[in-house]
Amino acid sequence: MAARSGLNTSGNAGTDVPKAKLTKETIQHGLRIFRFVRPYRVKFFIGLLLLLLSSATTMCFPWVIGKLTDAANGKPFVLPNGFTLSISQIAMGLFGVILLQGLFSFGRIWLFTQVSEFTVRDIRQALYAKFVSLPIPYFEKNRVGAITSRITSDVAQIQDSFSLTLAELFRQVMTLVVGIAFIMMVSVKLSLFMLLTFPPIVVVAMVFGRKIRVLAKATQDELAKTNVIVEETLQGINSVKAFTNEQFETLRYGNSLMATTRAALRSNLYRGGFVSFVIIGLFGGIILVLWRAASLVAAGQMTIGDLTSFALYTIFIGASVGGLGELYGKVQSTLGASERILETLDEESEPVHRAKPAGQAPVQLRGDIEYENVQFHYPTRPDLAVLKDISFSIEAGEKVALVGPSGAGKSTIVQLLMHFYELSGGHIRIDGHDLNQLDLTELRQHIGIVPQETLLFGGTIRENILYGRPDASEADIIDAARRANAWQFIQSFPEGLETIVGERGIKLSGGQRQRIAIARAILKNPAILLLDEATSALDSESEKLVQQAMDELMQNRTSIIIAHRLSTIRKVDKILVIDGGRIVEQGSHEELSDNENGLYANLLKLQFELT
Ligand SMILES: Nc1ncnc2c1ncn2[C@@H]1O[C@H](COP(=O)(O)OP(=O)(O)OP(=O)(O)O)[C@@H](O)[C@H]1O
Repeated sequence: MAARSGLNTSGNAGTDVPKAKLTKETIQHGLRIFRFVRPYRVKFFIGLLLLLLSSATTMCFPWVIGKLTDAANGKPFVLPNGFTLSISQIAMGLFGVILLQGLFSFGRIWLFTQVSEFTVRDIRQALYAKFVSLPIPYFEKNRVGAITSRITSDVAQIQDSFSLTLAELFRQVMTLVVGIAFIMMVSVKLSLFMLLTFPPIVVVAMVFGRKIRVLAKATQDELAKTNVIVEETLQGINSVKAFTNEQFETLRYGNSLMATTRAALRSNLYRGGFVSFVIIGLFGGIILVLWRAASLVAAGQMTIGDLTSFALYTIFIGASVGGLGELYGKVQSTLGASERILETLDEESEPVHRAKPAGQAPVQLRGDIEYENVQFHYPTRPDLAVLKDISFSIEAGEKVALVGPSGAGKSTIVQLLMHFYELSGGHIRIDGHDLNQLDLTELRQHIGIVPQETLLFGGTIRENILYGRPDASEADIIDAARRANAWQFIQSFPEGLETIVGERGIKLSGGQRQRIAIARAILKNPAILLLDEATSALDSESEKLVQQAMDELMQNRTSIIIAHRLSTIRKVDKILVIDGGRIVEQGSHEELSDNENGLYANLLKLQFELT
């Protein structure tokens, strides 16, 4: 009857979703999610109508059965027009009611499922589009797990509501209202008696229900902890084995599992108690009412048929009261979920693809770069000034290297050029345009990056190279791969460009991954290039191939290189030495190495000693 929801340890999606308190505000707020239903409103309202009809037929059922019982007891059913129905005719009527109920239910389920599937697709699509358009700081302030749960469990919660909860809620409320109206019609005295016995039982049941929800939440929390252990250790399985901590981790997992089991058993103890309470309380109530009703029948104040209808309605009402308690929790979860989804959708996106005044051609960047008194702190760490005062300029086609100790701010300088963050002070200009005036999409289209660690997407090598320019031709791909010194190893795979890489495919070496990243950048053909050298050393053969590829890529482009291996930067036009968020030295390799007390000369010495 009540408490059907799983309080087990299956870790159902949605059970860990926090709930919203039911207030006028949260309801109003949460209902805004219905804007996603608007395109399917015709289906939705027909579904609602069918639900109404199927609920109505359900409610007719006890009434017709009462009439049938009376007919069996020699009290025939007379229609308002004086026509008397036989037992067979009443039974046929009953059958008709059931047939209709079946048809209505089918239609309702089919329509509601369509509405919920399409709505959920639209919500997921909107959320995803929103996620990818949010600025980088959003992803630093929110954990990825929390973000993805928007699109998984929160949406699943909404789907559940559209396909089931809403219909259930509607049906239960209708059962309650119509049921009470019907029993009032049958016998006011008996109804009042029933209504006096029921509410106290319901109140106790709700308190009980709340306690169970708290315990269920505790079980979910414990389960989540065990999952963390599994995830952490499997992700870091190399460390687990290297430290020979298999036993230790198994024990840790065992202890955590034990805690989960204990919590689950405790919540299920209450759940069992709840079920038996509902059985004893609710059915006890029904017996009480029946006892009273039987007395009325014996006294000739009520027919057997009315008694039958009354008993059935009472059971219906009891069930709907129990069901409503459970639905209350679901409605809360749904409102909570829809509020979080709407909040995410209300986040401000990056200003990409700003509409241009008609007739204005896209900006073609040459690649002059100017940083003027740039100051910056990350939004997540407002008290740490990462860049204090950075000023430099690069002419189109020049190559500049950033060097300096770890944490000096080199990557930050480069990230700011992509406008991933807003500056705290100063200006960055490209070809004289302030970064704030450039459309983000246009700006980033002109910048190519080769990161320290290349992330290859799960898919083929071809797809990974095409990421640089999705409409490139076969010849362009091969040309880019050749110039990136990647063609040789790609060809050595039996499947060539179709070789699957990434999590489920073959594992490429660091140098190979870098050359794919270079091929990508060559394909993109940007005016400005940002290269972040890998810190991990490659073997000398691979190093040579990567270096050649980088040289090829840098030709005729403004390039900023974050250099970790100083051997690679002799060829650059200018070196900026960064320390503590400032440029402490600048000049050519020769000039800087001559300054014996300088940071550059020291870094050089250090590296020389290391190698
Ligand atoms: N996303 C971020 N959020 C907050 N702080 C950050 C972030 N990225 C870097 N920092 C901090 O900013 C400072 C500069 O980091 P940055 O990565 O720019 O240094 P770097 O010179 O590139 O170092 P490395 O050579 O080790 O890569 C560091 O103190 C770092 O902790």
